[in-house]
Amino acid sequence: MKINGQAYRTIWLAQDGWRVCVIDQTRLPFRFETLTLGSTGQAAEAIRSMVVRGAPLIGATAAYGVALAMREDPSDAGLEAALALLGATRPTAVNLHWALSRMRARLIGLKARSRAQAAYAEAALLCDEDVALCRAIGEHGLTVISGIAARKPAGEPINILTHCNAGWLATVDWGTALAPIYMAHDAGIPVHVWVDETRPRNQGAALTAYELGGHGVPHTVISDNAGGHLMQHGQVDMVIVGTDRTTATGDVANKIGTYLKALAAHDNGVPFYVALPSPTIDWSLRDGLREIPIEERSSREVTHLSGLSETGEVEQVRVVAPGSNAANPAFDVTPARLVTGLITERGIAPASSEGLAKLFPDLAGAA
Ligand SMILES: CSC[C@H]1O[C@H](OP(=O)(O)O)[C@H](O)[C@@H]1O
Repeated sequence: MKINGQAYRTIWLAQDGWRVCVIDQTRLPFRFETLTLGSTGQAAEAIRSMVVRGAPLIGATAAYGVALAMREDPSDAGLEAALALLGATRPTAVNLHWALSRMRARLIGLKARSRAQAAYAEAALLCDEDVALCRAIGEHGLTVISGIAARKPAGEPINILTHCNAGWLATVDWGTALAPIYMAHDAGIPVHVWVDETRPRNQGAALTAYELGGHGVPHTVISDNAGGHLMQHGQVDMVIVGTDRTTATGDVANKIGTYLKALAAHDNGVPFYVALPSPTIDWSLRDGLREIPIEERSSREVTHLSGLSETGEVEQVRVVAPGSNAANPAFDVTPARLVTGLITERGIAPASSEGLAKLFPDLAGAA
């Protein structure tokens, strides 16, 4: 996507051809800064600290983390150590483990001297594929928005609610949940986005709002608790969110608070869609609530907020009573029964094992 007229992906090779550049998303929206990763450890820390985040981008960064490792130590031991280090960074997004498994399969049978070049090529291919998958999600999701537009008076905006950030900043480009919105906007369909601020890290207020503003998409940031009220008053035509791991039966793990939005949507007859590329499907799982690992992050993300001071400095302030404990489960699981449809690169599937197996017989059958 473009930032101030310049096209960016979220991850790219440095001029030296081996270090890896990423946008430091912890600094957005007030500072646009990039980081250059020169080691597996730096790649792992970028994932852990959420310099890079979003399931597909986590996978892409891990893939390049393996490539950096193969420059350092292309032995079997070096490969396994890199996979273990990167695999331990964050537990919920299955794209991380999918990417690491793909890199291992590509490299394990090669001679050590061939591994670095092959790893960089595979990481680059994985990134290019992600762009194509997300573009296709946008095209399929556009049919949903167009269908809603056809049922509304001409010119009236389609009001879409989204949670957290599942835009191009969460992927290599295009995004998942936001890809259909970008395509609808670019096609001249009037869309307006209700942007959940998404406590505690405020990825909606900081990243989704930044993205939509940069693309000229009309949007309004709302508190996480406002969505149900807007749905009750007919101000939401559809909800679309991303996911970090979706089971073979259509249960959806996504940023904390997604489940509550799905409940409100179900109660108000608002269609609730989840946009995802197939690497985000965990074909080995059938019960998301019991089987998907939910990341517990630092309580400091709840007790403190980061923002721009009156003097233009980015500062952190405490927003919780001193001495109070805080809990910070980073994701929740929305059961398939609350999901209207799964928007994938191959089309829109009902949130069910039959629906997913029909779209992905090759993947469902291989599990
Ligand atoms: C396209 S994946 C987006 C997904 O990832 C976010 O989690 P995090 O920012 O913690 O990596 C959030 O759940 C988004 O929906």
